[in-house]
Amino acid sequence: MLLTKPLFSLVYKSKFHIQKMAVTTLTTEQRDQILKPLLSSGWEMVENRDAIIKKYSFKDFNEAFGFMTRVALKADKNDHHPEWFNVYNRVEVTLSTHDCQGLSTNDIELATFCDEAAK
Ligand SMILES: C[C@H](O)[C@H](O)[C@H]1CNC2=NC(N)=NC(=O)C2=N1
Repeated sequence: MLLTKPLFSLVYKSKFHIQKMAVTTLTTEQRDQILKPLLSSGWEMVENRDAIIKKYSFKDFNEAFGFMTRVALKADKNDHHPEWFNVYNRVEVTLSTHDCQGLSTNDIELATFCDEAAK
């Protein structure tokens, strides 16, 4: 349920008005339930920041860029964008939600997608 929640919940106010609900940082309970599994599968907390990072290594640049392309399309669709760094076959992905200056369910969803896209 949590993982399929969109970046912002769109609430119809009227035919012509869509309200964007503010995104919030993960609760203690969510950190225990949905962040912990990622931290046991290669994602790490960034030092001095409520953000996560994972360092992927691929066979070559083609594989790395294929991964980045899949993640880019998902990020565009979700309006949730990674901070990332690529050299040849390596891609480092940092996720955090700028709108709430910390980790939100949007980061959990994109991190889960990244792991699928890297397979
Ligand atoms: C205006 C636009 O919807 C926002 O700036 C979006 C775009 N992409 C984003 N990406 C990330 N990682 N965090 C955000 O808060 C964010 N906000």
